[in-house]
Amino acid sequence: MQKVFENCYALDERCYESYGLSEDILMEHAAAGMADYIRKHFPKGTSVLIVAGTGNNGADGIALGRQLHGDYEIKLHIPFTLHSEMAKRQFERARLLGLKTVDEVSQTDIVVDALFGAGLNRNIDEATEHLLHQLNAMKAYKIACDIPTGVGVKGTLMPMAFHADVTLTMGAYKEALFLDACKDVVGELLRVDLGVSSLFYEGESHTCLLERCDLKLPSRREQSTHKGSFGHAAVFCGEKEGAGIISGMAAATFGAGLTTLVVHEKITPPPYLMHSTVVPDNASAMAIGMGLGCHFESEFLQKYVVKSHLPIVLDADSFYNEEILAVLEQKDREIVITPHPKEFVVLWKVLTGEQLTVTQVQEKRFEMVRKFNDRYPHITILLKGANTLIMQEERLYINPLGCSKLSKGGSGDVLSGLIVALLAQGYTAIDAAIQASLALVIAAHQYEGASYAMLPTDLVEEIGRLEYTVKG
Ligand SMILES: NC(=O)C1=CN([C@@H]2O[C@H](COP(=O)(O)OP(=O)(O)OC[C@H]3O[C@@H](n4cnc5c(N)ncnc54)[C@H](O)[C@@H]3O)[C@@H](O)[C@H]2O)[C@H](O)CC1
Repeated sequence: MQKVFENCYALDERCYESYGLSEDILMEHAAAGMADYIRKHFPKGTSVLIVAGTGNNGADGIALGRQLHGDYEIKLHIPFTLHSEMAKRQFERARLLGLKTVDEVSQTDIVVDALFGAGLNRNIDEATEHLLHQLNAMKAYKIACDIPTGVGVKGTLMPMAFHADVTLTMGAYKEALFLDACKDVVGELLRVDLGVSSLFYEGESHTCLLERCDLKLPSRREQSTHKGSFGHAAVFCGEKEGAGIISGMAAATFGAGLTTLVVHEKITPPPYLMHSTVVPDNASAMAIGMGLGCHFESEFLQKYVVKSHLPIVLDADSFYNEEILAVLEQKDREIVITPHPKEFVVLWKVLTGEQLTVTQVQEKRFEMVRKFNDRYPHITILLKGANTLIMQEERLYINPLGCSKLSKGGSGDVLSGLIVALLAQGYTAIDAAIQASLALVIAAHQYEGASYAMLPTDLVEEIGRLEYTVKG
């Protein structure tokens, strides 16, 4: 798990004040990090266009040019007048070394975007937009210095952003890099140390980035066990029964000792799933909402859902049902809610009366999850998206490993099944949400069929193989 920060200015300051490092030292390491990357991946003589802006992001780029000059064919383009003292100082150093600037951009093997980084706090002008258009159109390997130009400090993506193959971010990860809209412009994301280990550079953060290695699969190490040792998941199955069945399959596959579909009518689930018209007495967790519609009557929901204290996952149609949403007020219950942005809009309107659009939620995903958490800190919210956000109490976790294979009906049903399986096995709500979300995306990556072909049932199969693949 890595730490994530809203911005790194305070962390830079601490390096100056507490460790006696200067801005110059930090910048030299920023440039060296980029130079190392280029030296490692491209042979000497490769042509590199560095487009440097007016501030310290530009200064990083100019310092990079100096470090590579002589070994690589450097074309340094500085389109606007330099403003920051460091940019001017770096330019003077580059000049003394004989590094010349070019007036126009031309085709090179590599393009480094050092126009704007963490300081981009307003929309870019037409000249910059035009330049970015030119850079994006080039058939070059594209490296963004710190943050691709066009990703604003709050994570808003401007209409013409630099599309990086790799972003080399300085010091620590920034939240802006993990907004859904930025996923396709950031490319691969790597962090560069700035002269001290991240252990010293980073301070406290309540925001964490999940990694593959954080996945901990349900344990079956103990052998003196029986089906009752691994909990009983009750999955409500409604109007679109397929959703509940998929969810139940995922729950059973992810280790629930027993899984029962709670149904009204006779259905034909796979033989390993039980079905019942009530929540079984020995159920240890429940999930509701997947394909639910208006299937169950009020009295039934009151008795089996609202008055129950079992750990619960609320998904999909739950957010349209104010009766079920009463569960949110229960402070003595493990609760996970799993809205996608459109469902979040509905939920937020019910809870606050404020009508947002999906675009607004997407533009401020971090802010909205935190606002929800302010009101309901005891609930684990998992906001689905390209980068899933999970929050409970004050801790926010980003799962950046999602992929478009998952953009298909049924993936969410699998997720709710995985979560309820873990809740049934005794996980806390936050652990269940984190681990299920990791398992889902890692299983999706593992699927070897065409990227567009993965079915929810394939995903369930991959879940069943995770133990072998994550070990290897
Ligand atoms: N501080 C350090 O020790 C280190 C910084 N690193 C790098 O520095 C940048 C951040 O630099 P900064 O000068 O603060 O910001 P930018 O270069 O991104 O922007 C410059 C400047 O531009 C102005 N501005 C903002 N938006 C616009 C706009 N749309 N049009 C025109 N001008 C705009 C604003 O005033 C900004 O201040 C960081 O990303 C790192 O790359 C080192 O890496 C580490 C040491």
